[in-house]
Amino acid sequence: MLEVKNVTLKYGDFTAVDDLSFEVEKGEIFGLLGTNGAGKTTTFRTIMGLLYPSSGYVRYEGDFVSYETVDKIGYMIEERSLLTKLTVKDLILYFGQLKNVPVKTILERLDYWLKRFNIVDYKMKKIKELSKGNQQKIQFISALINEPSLLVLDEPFSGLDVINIELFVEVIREYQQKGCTIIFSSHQIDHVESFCERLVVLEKGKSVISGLIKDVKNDFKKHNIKVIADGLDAEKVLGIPGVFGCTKDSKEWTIKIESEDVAPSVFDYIKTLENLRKYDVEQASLSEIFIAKVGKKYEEA
Ligand SMILES: Nc1ncnc2c1ncn2[C@@H]1O[C@H](COP(=O)(O)OP(=O)(O)OP(=O)(O)O)[C@@H](O)[C@H]1O
Repeated sequence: MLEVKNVTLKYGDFTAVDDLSFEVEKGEIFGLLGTNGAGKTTTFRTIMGLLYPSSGYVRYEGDFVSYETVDKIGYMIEERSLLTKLTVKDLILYFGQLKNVPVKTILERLDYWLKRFNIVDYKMKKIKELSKGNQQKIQFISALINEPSLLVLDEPFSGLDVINIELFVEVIREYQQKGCTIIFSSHQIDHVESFCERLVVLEKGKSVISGLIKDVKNDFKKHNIKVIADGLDAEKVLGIPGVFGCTKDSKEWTIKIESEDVAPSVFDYIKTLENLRKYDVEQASLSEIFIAKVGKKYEEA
């Protein structure tokens, strides 16, 4: 288990992470979300033992992070910090040996991952010659080279096309099934929603939403009604008490309501429309909850 307990991290007088606590169970994929500058990378660096909290602590499997625990961790950082003049092979050898993996094992694992990520031909290429997406694959391989039991992934999908996102997702799921503890950040809330059971949302270093995604969604009262029908009059819908939005996206209307209790009065109007093909009351998406709570367009951050 990874335990982050009352962690406060300061850069000089500036508090980047403020009294943050959460736990990630073995075999869990946990999401860390936040707008730009919210403190995600700082939290990850603290988990890795690269930064020391001014108060609080981080423990992994009961131990404070040390050189020994670092051997068990795979870390994929957001910035392109790869040593760009090295070849892929030399870079992975460097990272693998830092984590005390024998050379023969590193090379075997490297061949496996290059094949898996469809980049066998890049083994002797310099990092700087690779595209952004392929550099991301090398970052991922460097995180996996020690077969970690804790994976810390800062924006793992950034710069990847959908096919490669799927490839990464497959590998992350495999690691989860092997019992690996995984924490990751993403600006794409959809990834977090489909991947994680629990999350923390940071805003200016503080946790503003935390817990099971299912509970976060259940606690959020606002709902959406999806309607496909002819002749819907948005003005009329907006006149129904408890309705605060009514927009059309190609054929489908989205009616935003303050709570599920408003749905029957909306339906009283909708059932009078011609050619009604769809009427669904849905929970708000995690992205909508984020925007409502943090007050910013998260996915544009
Ligand atoms: N070395 C540093 N010295 C001073 N301030 C820093 C340093 N690193 C980060 N910060 C500040 O700490 C805050 C948190 O930064 P951090 O990189 O952790 O955010 P983030 O959530 O990862 O952001 P992003 O999504 O943009 O990557 C920001 O306000 C940032 O400017």
